[in-house]
Amino acid sequence: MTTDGPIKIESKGVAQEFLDSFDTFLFDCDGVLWLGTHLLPSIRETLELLNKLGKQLVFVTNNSTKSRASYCKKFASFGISVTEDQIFTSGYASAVYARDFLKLEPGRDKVWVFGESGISEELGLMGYECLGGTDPRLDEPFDHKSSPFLVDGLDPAVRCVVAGLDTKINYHRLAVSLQYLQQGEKVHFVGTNVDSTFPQKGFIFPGAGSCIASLACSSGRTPTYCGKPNMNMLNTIVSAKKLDRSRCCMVGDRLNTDIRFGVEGKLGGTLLVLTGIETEERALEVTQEHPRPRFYAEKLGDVYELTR
Ligand SMILES: C[C@H](OP(=O)(O)O)C(=O)O
Ligand SMILES: [Mg+2]
Repeated sequence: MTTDGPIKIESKGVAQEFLDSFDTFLFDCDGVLWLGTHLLPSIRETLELLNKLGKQLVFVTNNSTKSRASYCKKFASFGISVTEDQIFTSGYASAVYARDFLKLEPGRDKVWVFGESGISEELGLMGYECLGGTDPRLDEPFDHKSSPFLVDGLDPAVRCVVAGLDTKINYHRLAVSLQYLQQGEKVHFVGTNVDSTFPQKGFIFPGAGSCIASLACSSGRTPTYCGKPNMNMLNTIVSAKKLDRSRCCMVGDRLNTDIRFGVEGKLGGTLLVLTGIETEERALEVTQEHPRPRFYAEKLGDVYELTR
């Protein structure tokens, strides 16, 4: 098959060629497998087919709200059995960055979290004490004269702010996170992911990137983003799973994270599905803004439905 544009998977032949081209599939989650708690069509059947064909499955989500262990439970709630070592989240990637690149010392260095339990849990598993995050005192209306995070002064052991999607975002969380970011370069600024939006069934909501942008604007600082398309995240996955990049396919719903991740990571191929953020027009447009996918499909389940 010769074409220089993205190939749409809409026939048995192309679906079979797609399956035969790769040994490992890296799946984005939101917008590909599910929208919130809504499993997308034929996902269970597609993953079962790939398992039956002996393919290696890896799940790579920029959603930092849940830990890898919590994602195993989410998969199980859909009747899909996945082990923790198959899952990589932007919260986990941020914790790896804090440990291996920032070389923060557990027991000495603490982390202020702007985000949900998925970040604090992964950092906690590496031995880091986390402040902020889901602490219910942050749900209180903000008053700088009474905030427990300010009246006793900032914690001098905090060496990093990790910021991600926080669906309980409020002025209290933004104000205290900013105090830590105003401490200068001795407090690193890490963002889990750049996704500006977050797909739900029938809606598109603000994503982590939009939340983090507020802290970047008020602090005048630019975070290091650890999720897709950061190549450290892909390199961690490739070495952990001993992957042959040429036989890997990244499956995603967002061009500037998932498809860029696969193209810049020199994977064998990429598949964009149209069940999340992107449209067919965007998949086909030639622009400097984002790479084009090698394959695209209305939904991931088409790979199963066309070849059963
Ligand atoms: C949308 C993204 O999750 P992913 O699509 O990478 O699973 C996110 O939750 O910000
Ligand atoms: Mg997605």
